Amino acid sequence: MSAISVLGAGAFGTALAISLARDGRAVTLWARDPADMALTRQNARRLPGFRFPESLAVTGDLSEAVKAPIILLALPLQKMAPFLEENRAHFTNQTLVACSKGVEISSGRGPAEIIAEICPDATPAVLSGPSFAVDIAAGLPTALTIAARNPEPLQRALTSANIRLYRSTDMTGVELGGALKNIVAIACGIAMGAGLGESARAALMTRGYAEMNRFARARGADPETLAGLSGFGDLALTCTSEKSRNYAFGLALGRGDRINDDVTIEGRETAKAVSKAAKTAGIDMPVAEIVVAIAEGKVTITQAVEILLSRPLKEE
Ligand SMILES: NC(=O)C1=CN([C@@H]2O[C@H](COP(=O)(O)OP(=O)(O)OC[C@H]3O[C@@H](n4cnc5c(N)ncnc54)[C@H](O)[C@@H]3O)[C@@H](O)[C@H]2O)C=CC1
Ligand SMILES: O=C(CO)COP(=O)(O)O
Repeated sequence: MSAISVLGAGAFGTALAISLARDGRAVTLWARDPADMALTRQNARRLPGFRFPESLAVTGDLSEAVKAPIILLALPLQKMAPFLEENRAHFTNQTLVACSKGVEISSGRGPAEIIAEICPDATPAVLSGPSFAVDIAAGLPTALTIAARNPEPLQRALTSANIRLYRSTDMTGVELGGALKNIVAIACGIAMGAGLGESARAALMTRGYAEMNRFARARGADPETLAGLSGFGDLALTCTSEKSRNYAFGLALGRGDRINDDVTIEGRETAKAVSKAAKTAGIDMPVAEIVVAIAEGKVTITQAVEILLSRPLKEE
């Protein structure tokens, strides 16, 4: 039995499994369709070019994978609740570590709340921060935050040779930092794609960060958490790198290019979820609202700039 299992063999789940197993730990990676990976010992579809270490086992048998006491959930956020509901019987007293970055459209829930509601006997935790899957798989140094009610044992269990973990007890702040930065990354991509310039991007990052804080604080997060890796750190990474799928999606929107629908772009759904929840709670979220309006084709980029610049003047 492995001490750690990763459920979801996308780019991120695979990269985490590789990094943890490289230290010699027994890790199980569960995938819906494991045959090719088990044979070739790499994930040719989502993370090509990185060979699996020997101590990484691949399985399609969920009942085997859930025997591990620590389980990393690396599915797209909108898929997490249906997956847990369908397999509820498998999740008893394990620690379930959410690695997904998003807010659920149908309910406004983040991953820790989804886990707590669907699997009440499991212990929820959240892993988030600036890290591209390819960087982790390549063995490059990264620093992330692990949040849980009692994060110290997890911090020790999940630190690897190239993943340095900081701990926090603020699960809401850590999960919202990772979810909300994706919306701002899309906005920055749009600005750069449309040729609005780097000054506009800096303005969007800063005002986007202010609205991330407003939303997270209203949900009980500590603003200091947002200033950490899962917040400021991830914002800095994904608003400036074309390796970010959210930023690249924004770039394509800004340039008027075709959108690739086979790619996971968490910020698109999260922007909808957050705009809806913010309206209900009376929280001002102009960047999230404009991202939704542009992505749905309801306003042009010229109109979006006019809307943002003509807002009432206010104190910073
Ligand atoms: N790729 C990255 O660099 C990073 C990704 N993340 C987060 O990790 C999460 C997953 O992203 P990626 O791995 O990059 O996505 P991905 O698009 O590479 O893979 C998603 C995987 O989920 C699987 N999947 C989808 N629905 C499923 C279901 N119902 N049951 C079982 N498996 C299912 C797909 O088969 C696919 O393998 C996202 O929330 C993302 O924000 C976080 C940090 C870095
Ligand atoms: O969250 C990430 C890096 O920390 C990955 O960003 P994308 O989902 O935009 O590729």
